[in-house]
Amino acid sequence: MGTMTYTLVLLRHGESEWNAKNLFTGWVDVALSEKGVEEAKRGGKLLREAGVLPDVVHTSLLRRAMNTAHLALDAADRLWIPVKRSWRLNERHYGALQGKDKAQTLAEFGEEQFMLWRRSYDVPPPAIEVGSEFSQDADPRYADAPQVLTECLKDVLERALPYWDAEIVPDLKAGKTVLVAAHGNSLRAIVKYLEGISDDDIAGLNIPTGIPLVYELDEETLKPVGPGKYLDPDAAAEAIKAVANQGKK
Ligand SMILES: O=C(O)[C@@H](CO)OP(=O)(O)O
Repeated sequence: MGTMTYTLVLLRHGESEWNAKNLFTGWVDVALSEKGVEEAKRGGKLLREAGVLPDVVHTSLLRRAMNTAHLALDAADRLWIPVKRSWRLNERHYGALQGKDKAQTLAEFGEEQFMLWRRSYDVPPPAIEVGSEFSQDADPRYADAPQVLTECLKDVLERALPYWDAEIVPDLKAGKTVLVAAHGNSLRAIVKYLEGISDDDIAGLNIPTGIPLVYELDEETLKPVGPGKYLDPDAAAEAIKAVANQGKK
């Protein structure tokens, strides 16, 4: 009884050009850096070596996640699996902070406000101005989505959950190994939901780029039977510290 589990793999995209420059990114569609490309390939190699072979991949509409999925699956020799994409897996929209330097923002607004914007559950940054350089209001890829001008993590969870229920759960229940290739904050929302992390404690959770995080989910509850496991735990621990301290250098 209860011994059957489903396998879910969460993968944050490799380092992006704007991660490298320390800029708030959100829905701005920046490319992977060279290092990010290597991280994505290595993520796929880790999957192959661990024998964790995805049957289907769900990604966002942002090239850093789509390309990470592609590179990782190529390295794992699983490039042929079906791909499903949705804006609901996008990074958290960072509102008026999109395109801003993290260190400058910290210096200008102070650490408390900076950390509220980055990691609180329910405080969104100010809305981005429609028509401004880093706004997506006219982007055709979001024609079928409601207009989004800023989001807190709670907003991300609320728009990701319908996708989880409608698209990811059926794949899990069909016995497929599911890869979700997404973003720091959209994956934080999913991990909060799966692990039942409190609104306060989620502030302390950071996800490293390019290292697969593997969960075994109970077949009845679809909740994890144990903690998620990074396929390279040492590299993950180092990278988590770096994400937590971003802007503070
Ligand atoms: O800029 C962003 O979109 C995110 C992820 O890179 O940053 P943070 O970790 O500060 O939420």
